[in-house]
Amino acid sequence: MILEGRNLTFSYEEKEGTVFQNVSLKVESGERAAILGPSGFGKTTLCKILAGYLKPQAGEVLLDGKPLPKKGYCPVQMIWQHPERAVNPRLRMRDTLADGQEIEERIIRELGIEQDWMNRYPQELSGGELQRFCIARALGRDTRFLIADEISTMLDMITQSQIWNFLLKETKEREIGLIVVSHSEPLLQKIAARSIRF
Ligand SMILES: Nc1ncnc2c1ncn2[C@@H]1O[C@H](COP(=O)(O)OP(=O)(O)OP(=O)(O)O)[C@@H](O)[C@H]1O
Repeated sequence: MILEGRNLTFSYEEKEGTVFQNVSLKVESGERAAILGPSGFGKTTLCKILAGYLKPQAGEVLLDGKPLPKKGYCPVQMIWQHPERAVNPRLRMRDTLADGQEIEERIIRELGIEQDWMNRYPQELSGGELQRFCIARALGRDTRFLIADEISTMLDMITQSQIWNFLLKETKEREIGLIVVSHSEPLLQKIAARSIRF
């Protein structure tokens, strides 16, 4: 599969001027791509457009030549920088996980999610524990592309390493395309991705 952003132009209503104009990129499933660029240049905005959370003023996002599905599970899933903002605080983790497609037990185990965390609310977990849930949730059966926007910046080295080892293995085995935004050079070297500069 190919995920393509074609001639994307975007501006926020609340902000004067465009964030970017005429940006194009193409990523294949099974490929790893890193989006690089200075702070504030619109990397997160681009990720949100590619995952269907924001609509560009011009240009289009195509998955194998077709627009992203308007209903149902989106094959392009995003993992966010702040997991606590990406979950409903009123839902127990078990229900948060049940939100999208069914998640294989294997994924939950490999991510080191403990059974007793399932009954807790997000505010009863650490950032790293919560991020593991957000990663699991993004890995439904029909995921073809995963967009990881600064997902490990706030985590300790051991957690970072566990999460990335898992993600690299999982995306390779399932031929999921991985798009990574990070300012961390060591991480980008480990991922050894093609760079898309902003
Ligand atoms: N909801 C919003 N409303 C108005 N302006 C916004 C909004 N979200 C982001 N912006 C602005 O759009 C620009 C691009 O933001 P974005 O978060 O996409 O950049 P980034 O490259 O991901 O930055 P960083 O590396 O610091 O995370 C910034 O100037 C930001 O202030």
